[in-house]
Amino acid sequence: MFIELIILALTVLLVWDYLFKMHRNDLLNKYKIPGPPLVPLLGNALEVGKWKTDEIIAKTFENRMKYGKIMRFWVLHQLTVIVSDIKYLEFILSSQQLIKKSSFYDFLVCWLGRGLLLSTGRKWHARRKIITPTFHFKILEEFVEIFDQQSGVMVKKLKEQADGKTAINIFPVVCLTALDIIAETAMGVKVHAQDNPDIEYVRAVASVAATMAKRFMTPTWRLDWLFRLTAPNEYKKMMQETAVMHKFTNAVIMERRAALEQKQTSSADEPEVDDVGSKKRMALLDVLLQATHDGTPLSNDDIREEVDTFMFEGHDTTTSGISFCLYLISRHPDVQQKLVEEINDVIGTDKTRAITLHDLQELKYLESVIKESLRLYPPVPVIGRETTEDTQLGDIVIPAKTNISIPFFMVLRDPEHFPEPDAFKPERFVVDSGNKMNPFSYAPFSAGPRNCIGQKYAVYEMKSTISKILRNFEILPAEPDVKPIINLILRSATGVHIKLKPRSD
Ligand code: HEM
Repeated sequence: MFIELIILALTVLLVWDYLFKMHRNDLLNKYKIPGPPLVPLLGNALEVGKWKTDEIIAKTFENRMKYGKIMRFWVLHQLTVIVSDIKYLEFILSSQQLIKKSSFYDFLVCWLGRGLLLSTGRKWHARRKIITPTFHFKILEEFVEIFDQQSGVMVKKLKEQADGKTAINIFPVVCLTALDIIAETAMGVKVHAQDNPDIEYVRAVASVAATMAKRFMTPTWRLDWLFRLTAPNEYKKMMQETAVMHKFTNAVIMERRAALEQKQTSSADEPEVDDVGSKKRMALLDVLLQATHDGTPLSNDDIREEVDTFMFEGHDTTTSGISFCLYLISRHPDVQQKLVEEINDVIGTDKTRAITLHDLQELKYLESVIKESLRLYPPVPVIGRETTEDTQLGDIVIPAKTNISIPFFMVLRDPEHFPEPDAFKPERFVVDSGNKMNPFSYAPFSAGPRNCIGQKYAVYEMKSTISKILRNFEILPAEPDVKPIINLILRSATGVHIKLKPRSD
C-alpha cells in the first residue's frame, strides 16, 4: 500500500511538473533554444548544483561551445535563458518593457529596499527621472576634488609597503578608498574608512557587502526565510549590521534635510565653507532632498533606499574596476610607459598638483586602458531580467516567467567582436583607430534605459585613483595571477596582487 502511495504521489508530481513547464518547453522547442539534457522534476539542478564558485566562468564558456550563444537551464521549476548573442541583447537591453530585474536580486532588498537598482515599472521610471540630474556634469565636477583627496590618502598609506618587493593585495586597499569616496560624495560625510576601518558604519557596510556576495553564491542563503532557517547566526548578524547602516543613513538624511530647511528660511547669506573650513559642496543626497515627483518631495525612506543603493553600487564595482586595471598595468610595462607619458603631458610632473575635471577628460589613453580592462574584467559580470509575459526578441519568443541572464564576462570576450579576445589591447578603444564597435557588444555598464546611472562618475573616479597611483609609483607585477570569480561583483579568488616602487622623477 505504502509503495503504491509513493508511486501515485510521484506520478502526480511528474504530471504536474510536465504541465507546469509545458508552455515554456513548447516555446523553447519551437525556437530551438538548446540546453543540457533534463532530469524529470529536477531539470539541470544536479549539474548546476555541482559547479563550484571558481568554476562558473569556465563552465559557462564550455556550455557556449556546446550549445551556442543562447541556451536554457531548468533548475527545478525555474527557467533561465542565458543570452550572449548581441542580436538578442539589443532587444533585451533597449526594451522599455523588459525592465524587471530577475528574482536573483531579491536578497538585496533587506539592505537596499526597492531603490533604483531593484525597483521596476512606474516606480523605477519615476525614480530614474528624479535621479538622472543627480549625476549632472556640474555636480561630478565638484567630486573630482574628493576623488583626488581620498586617493592622496591611499597613496600615503601605500608608501609604507612600496619597497618594490612586497606583494600587495590591492583590492581591500582600494575598497576602503572607494568607501571613503562614495560616502563623501553620496552623503556629504567623511567616514574615514582608510584611517579607521573599524568604525561601526564602515565595518557594517563591508560586512554586509561580503554577506551579500556569499548569499549570491549560496542557493540556501538566497531566500530570506531559508537563510534565517539554515544560517540563523549569519542572518542575525546581517540584520543587526543592516540596522546600523540604516540608522546612520537616516541620521545623515535628517541632518541634511534640517540644514537645507534652515538655509531656505534663513535670510542671512550662508557661508561657503563648513565649520572646518572646507568648501561646501552638494552631495548626491542634497540633490535628492530638493527633488520632487509630480510636485511631491521624496520622503526620508525614499531617499534612504537611493543613498543605500549608491553606497552599494558605488563602491564594490569601482573597487573591482580599479584593482583589475592596476593589475593589468603592472603586467604591461609598455602600456604603463605610455600612461606615464600622457600623465606628464596633461598634469605635469608636480606630484602635489590637484587633478581637475579638465585633466581627467584629457587622459584619453588612460580611458582606452580602463575600457579594455573593463572588457577583460567587467566588475558587474552578469545581469538578469525576468519576463512577465511571452516576449518576442527578433525571431524568437522567450516564455513568460523566465530569468534572462546576460553574462557580460562572456559577451565582452566574444572573438566575433574582439579578435584575440583574451589579449589586453587598449588600442582597440583608441578613438581614431577606425574601429567601429557595436554598443551592445561592449556594454560593461549595461546599455539602454536601465544602464548604469553612475557610469561617468565611475570612470572619473577610476581615472583619478589610477593616475594618482601612477604619478607616485611604478607598478610592478606580483604573484599569484588573478583567478576571477563571480561573487556578486567580479573578484579574484587569489586576491589582486601588485608591487609598488616610488617614482623618483
Ligand atoms: C566600474 C564601476 C561600475 C560598473 C561596471 C557598473 C555597472 C553597472 C551595470 C552593469 C548596471 C546594470 C545592472 C543591472 O541591469 O542589473 C548598473 C546599474 C546601476 N549602477 Fe552602476 N556600475 C559602476 C559604478 C556605479 C557607481 C559609482 C554608481 C553610483 C554612484 C552606480 C550606480 C548604479 C545604479 C543606481 C544602477 C541602477 C540603475 C537603474 O536600474 O536604473 N554604479 N551599473
